[in-house]
Amino acid sequence: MSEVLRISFPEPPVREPEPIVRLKGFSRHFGETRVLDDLDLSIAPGEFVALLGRSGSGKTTLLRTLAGLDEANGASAVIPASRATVFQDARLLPWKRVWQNVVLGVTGEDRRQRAEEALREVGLEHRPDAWPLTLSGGEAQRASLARALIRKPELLLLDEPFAALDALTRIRMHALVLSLWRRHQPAVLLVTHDVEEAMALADRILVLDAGRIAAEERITAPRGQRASVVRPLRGRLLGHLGLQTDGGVYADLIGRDH
Ligand SMILES: Nc1ncnc2c1ncn2[C@@H]1O[C@H](COP(=O)(O)OP(=O)(O)OP(=O)(O)O)[C@@H](O)[C@H]1O
Repeated sequence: MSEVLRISFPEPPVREPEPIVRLKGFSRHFGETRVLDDLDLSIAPGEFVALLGRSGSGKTTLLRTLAGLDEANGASAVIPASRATVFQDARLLPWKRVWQNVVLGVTGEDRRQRAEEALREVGLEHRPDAWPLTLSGGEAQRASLARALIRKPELLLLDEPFAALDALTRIRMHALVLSLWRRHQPAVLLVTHDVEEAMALADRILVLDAGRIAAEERITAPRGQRASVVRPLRGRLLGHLGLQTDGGVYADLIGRDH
């Protein structure tokens, strides 16, 4: 009987994409105060990550490092050069018109046209010539998003960009950020205090505590179908943040007796 020659080819290894952000053993102190302590963080290209943490836990310090505003004096840091930041306050120059703010630092004769395209993407195409002080809070944040997007960043850093907005505007901005993220696919790091916002937007939620990433939650459910995972996840996240809940109410803060 002739022998059957079986040749098996090994499965090609599934390659994880190289992270776009990688901090390893990263520390930052101010005088005696150690704010970030031997922190490890990596973010994949196109990933949407939310960063939660109590007030003073170092979220802004970490984001400023990634934004290049603070020196990355860690053991090893990979941060893409192509990045842009949106802050809680829109930080538009009041003496420049909206479109001029959007193309600040951008060169080329087609600046105005590019600004108009970016403003169209954020739903502000009707106000390119407005002065920033005449914009509502939501409009100012749209302009700030347009200014970030025009740079086509590989990494978009969002430092509580919706915190100062009313609840309805915030929901509209969530939808806008998600549609821009889907279209342009930057990696996003969103710093927020808002557990609901993190759960609605992110693929992965990190909790910063005592200078390190103390907890990590991955959400695989599609954004439109998260209702069933939200309740237990919310409880876990509040637990990571040091808050006990009782049926969704903050038992630790309001007491259990009344
Ligand atoms: N330039 C600085 N000099 C001294 N201490 C600083 C400096 N910047 C930040 N800190 C301290 O580092 C700690 C972390 O601050 P950071 O602003 O990163 O916290 P956070 O998590 O963003 O807080 P919040 O949620 O309240 O904005 C705080 O105790 C803060 O006082």
